[in-house]
Amino acid sequence: MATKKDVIISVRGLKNSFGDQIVHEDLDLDVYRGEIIGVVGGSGTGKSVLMRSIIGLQTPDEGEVTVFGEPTIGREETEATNIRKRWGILFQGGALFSTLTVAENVEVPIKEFYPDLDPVLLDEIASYKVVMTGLPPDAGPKYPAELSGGMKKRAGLARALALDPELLFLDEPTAGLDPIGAAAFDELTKSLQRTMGLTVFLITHDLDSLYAICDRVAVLADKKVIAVGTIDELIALDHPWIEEYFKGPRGRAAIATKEAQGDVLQQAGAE
Ligand SMILES: Nc1ncnc2c1ncn2[C@@H]1O[C@H](COP(=O)(O)OP(=O)(O)OP(=O)(O)O)[C@@H](O)[C@H]1O
Repeated sequence: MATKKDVIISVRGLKNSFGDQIVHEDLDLDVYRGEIIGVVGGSGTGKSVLMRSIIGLQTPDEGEVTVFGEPTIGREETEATNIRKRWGILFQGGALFSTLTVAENVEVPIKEFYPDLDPVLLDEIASYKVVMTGLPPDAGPKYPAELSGGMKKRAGLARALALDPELLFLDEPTAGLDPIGAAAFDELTKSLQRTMGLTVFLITHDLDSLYAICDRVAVLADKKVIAVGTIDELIALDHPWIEEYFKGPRGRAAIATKEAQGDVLQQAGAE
């Protein structure tokens, strides 16, 4: 018997516009606890605006958004703080503070929510988060400018995980990484989801990520989420954009990569 899924993010009737430009209209989306949901759509379809609406950084014209069952729009600061504590965000490009070290960046959200925390404990938590994201321990005292692109993403992820969130927002985390770096970041995301029981809202253009780690994919087009499901379910829908996206040359390459990875795993299991 199918169990009822626990909805962690619910968006209903969302409308966002900038001047005459309507970005979203009547957009609905549910995200379930524990899943990695990929959010895809052409450039400018409003993926980042959707994320900003969910986390309360963008006040929509219309609609309702709840996270953990609590509305996020128009909340008092103290109420919003209690919700914000429970999620972590990796913005596009990492958005690290360039004048702070990696460890100090990780400490920013901890200090914001727990200003009286013992500095020794603060340092310990930051060091732990740095190592947890696969960075070497000596990355903590480094400044963002001293890091590679992949390391910056990991540092941004360490900061997003600073408060042990239940929900993680990732806005194009593998953009700008080479395929090996991107695959390693995907693996890290998946393993964190498993070990921490995270729910992950992943905006991406990276088809390899969708195939490798997403449980479901939501497709933004025509100002709405036009479909949401597993990749196989989406392909079966026979929608021209979805068809082109998943069955075009990049989609076929992503399938080939996934099959090759499956072969390697099978061989490893047989040995
Ligand atoms: N603060 C803003 N003021 C005016 N227009 C905005 C603002 N933020 C976003 N937009 C517009 O809203 C639309 C959707 O932007 P958004 O960044 O969400 O797209 P996206 O799907 O994330 O795109 P991409 O894949 O290129 O990152 C774009 O046309 C953008 O120019």
